[in-house]
Amino acid sequence: MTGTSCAAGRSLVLEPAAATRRQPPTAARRQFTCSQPLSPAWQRSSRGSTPVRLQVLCSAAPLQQQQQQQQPSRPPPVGAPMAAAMGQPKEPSTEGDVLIEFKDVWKSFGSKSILRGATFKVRRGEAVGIIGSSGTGKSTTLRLAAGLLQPDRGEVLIKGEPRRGLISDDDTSDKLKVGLVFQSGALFDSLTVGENVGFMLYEHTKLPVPKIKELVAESLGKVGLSGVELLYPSELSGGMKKRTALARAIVRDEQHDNVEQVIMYDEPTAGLDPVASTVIEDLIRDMHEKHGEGRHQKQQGAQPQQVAGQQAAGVGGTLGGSPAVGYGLSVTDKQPQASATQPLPGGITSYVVVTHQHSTIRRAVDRIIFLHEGRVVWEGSVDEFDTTEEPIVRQFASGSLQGPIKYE
Ligand SMILES: Nc1ncnc2c1ncn2[C@@H]1O[C@H](COP(=O)(O)OP(=O)(O)OP(=O)(O)O)[C@@H](O)[C@H]1O
Repeated sequence: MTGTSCAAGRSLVLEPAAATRRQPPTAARRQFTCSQPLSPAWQRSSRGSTPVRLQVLCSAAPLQQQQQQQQPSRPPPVGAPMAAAMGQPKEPSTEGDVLIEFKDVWKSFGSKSILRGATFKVRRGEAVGIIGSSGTGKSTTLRLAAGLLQPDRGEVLIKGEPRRGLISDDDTSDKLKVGLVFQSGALFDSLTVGENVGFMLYEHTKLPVPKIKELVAESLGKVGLSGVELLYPSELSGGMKKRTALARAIVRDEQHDNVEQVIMYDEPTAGLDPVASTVIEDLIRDMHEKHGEGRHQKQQGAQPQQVAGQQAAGVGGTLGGSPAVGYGLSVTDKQPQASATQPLPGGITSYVVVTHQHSTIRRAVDRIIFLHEGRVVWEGSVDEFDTTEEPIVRQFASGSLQGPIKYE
């Protein structure tokens, strides 16, 4: 991922003094820094009187219905996109309401054309992987979906409604929250784990500090990191940082508990060893089961039956099932759901993972979207990914130097 802002989610305008006003004591004494450089667009001096504008939190980003901005004219097509020659990728057979839709989305940075007509849908209940060669616009796609960028042309539809602007402090829509977990985690180095995870709650709610701490502990418990609130990011392993970022993305904001959520993970397992990767992959899957598709409540008279992962939802618990050695986390095997249940509102009902890792594709993804030269050139299930004769997919899967994917 290149050129990222510090984090995604609600944007905040933090003046140095204001930034500390509603923080817990330790945060109040510390200057905000970020483990990831801010993009120039958001960067301002944290000294002096200029407000520091940060996109904070890799977290649930509320949709905004802002004034439609004038869009620049369509950029000229650069080169001959592969997709044109390949025809349109087939529509996924998955049923379900469309939560996020890209319709002929174009995005350039300066003279560099990155997305060139990207079109795809993410439906309720889906676990989608976006793959493709480096620099083809995968992270840009996530940032567009999360509202950190605007398309030059085309539409990003959220539950059928166009996203009209960048995320701002105006919280006008409670239809769908789109959370983004950056590759680096984008944790604030100068804040503790607890302060990082609870940052949004400290900044955007009037919840009392003890309540926020309770919610933070709950969230950390869900990712198998109970009791690390007082550590700093520099004291965490790479896998723990990623889990902390995940805890921050899923921390409960009780005011929006019923709002449906899609989480987008940008290379969540990059740089991790195979076992740590498995932990993250299963966690991503388990969060979905437990906080979205698996969220069911018993109807009257139903037989008591545990819903997948439900036992792990308590504060400070591990995720039940067999332990994942050395990582303090275990993941629940999927169980059949009670027949006499009805869905609970809210929760993580879909997720999207950008990844280069085969293990992540196999373990955390059901449907793959293949992006090449800024367009979707192939879509299919993980099984179809293994069997398709599509040359670009076969080259990607095998890592061969021969084929349509060229590196300069
Ligand atoms: N904010 C930005 N300003 C200028 N150029 C950018 C910006 N963000 C991305 N780019 C350009 O867009 C290209 C695509 O970036 P993006 O991160 O979306 O690719 P990617 O497919 O995720 O790549 P990778 O797999 O290597 O992470 C990059 O090569 C970069 O040059």
